[in-house]
Amino acid sequence: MVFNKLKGVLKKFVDSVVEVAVTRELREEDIAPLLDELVIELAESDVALEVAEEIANRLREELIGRKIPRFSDVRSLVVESLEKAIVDVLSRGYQPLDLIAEARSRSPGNPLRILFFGVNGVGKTTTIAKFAYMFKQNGITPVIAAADTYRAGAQEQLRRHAEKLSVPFIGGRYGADPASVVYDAIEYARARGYRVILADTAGRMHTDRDLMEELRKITRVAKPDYRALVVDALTGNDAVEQARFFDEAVGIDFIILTKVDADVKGGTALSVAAVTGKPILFVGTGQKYEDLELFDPKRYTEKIIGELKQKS
Ligand SMILES: Nc1nc2c(ncn2[C@@H]2O[C@H](COP(=O)(O)OP(=O)(O)OP(=O)(O)O)[C@@H](O)[C@H]2O)c(=O)[nH]1
Repeated sequence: MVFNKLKGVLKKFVDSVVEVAVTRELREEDIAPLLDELVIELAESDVALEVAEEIANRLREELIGRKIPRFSDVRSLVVESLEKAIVDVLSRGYQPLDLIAEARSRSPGNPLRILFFGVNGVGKTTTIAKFAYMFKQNGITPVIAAADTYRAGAQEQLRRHAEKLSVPFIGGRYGADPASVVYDAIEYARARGYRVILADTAGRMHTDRDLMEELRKITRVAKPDYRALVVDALTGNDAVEQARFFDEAVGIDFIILTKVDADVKGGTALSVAAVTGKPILFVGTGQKYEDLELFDPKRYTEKIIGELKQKS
């Protein structure tokens, strides 16, 4: 089940605090060991260590020394403190963005350009198709550009999505200059009045120096409005490392976190948001075109601790 590990860790923490709160005061000697344990277990749930420690520190400040008034509920107090800490972590760098409104406001000669970055296998191709679907659902037909010219498979996969979605597709010969593919797509969109370009980029080994150069070149040529990074919720701290790499290479504007529907651990969103300071704006929640949701820190927190609130 989704986020089960993280949910279990947080539930155990709340239950343990309630158990030690018999004196109606949250004493340091009782709470400190629980916080230490919480840090370790959060780390095992894909929460980066520094983020786990930050959450524990926030709880320490909120809880230790706290006297519980006679009729108030310890459980609610702890759950509320947790909620605040998680919302804060997920909100770091967060700014909602209305891509549909932005695309609509564009003049046809000046299409909105979104470049997608990410390591192979994270769900980048599927995500681009989901974006195309989202724009189409809102009456805007985008152009898809496949600039990963060294992988025939990647081009073919995108071409098939473009066909299914009835959107124009611009690809390149095998090994063609990826930047020139994006350039062609921009020219194509300009000439025919399309308002949005969704461009794929190569994602082989994220430690590859040549790749960094290639991505920088594409970015210089395309002058994107947004540089979107796709990361996979199932990869935990690797997702954080990838975000660091791509941010250094090209600068990242926002992040799309995929496969949250299959994420048992649950901590990657917290790590990525807090460590990189880049906003997660979308989450992938399945394999179908409609399985793309706007990310909202409060709603995401609710997914994590909603059940704890019900019990309080
Ligand atoms: N459950 C789930 N699966 C997803 C999601 N996004 C993508 N996938 C699946 O992840 C797998 C990889 O997705 P692709 O879109 O091919 O990934 P890619 O990053 O383009 O990978 P390469 O083509 O290898 O570069 C596919 O089986 C997708 O259906 C998601 O949000 N949830």
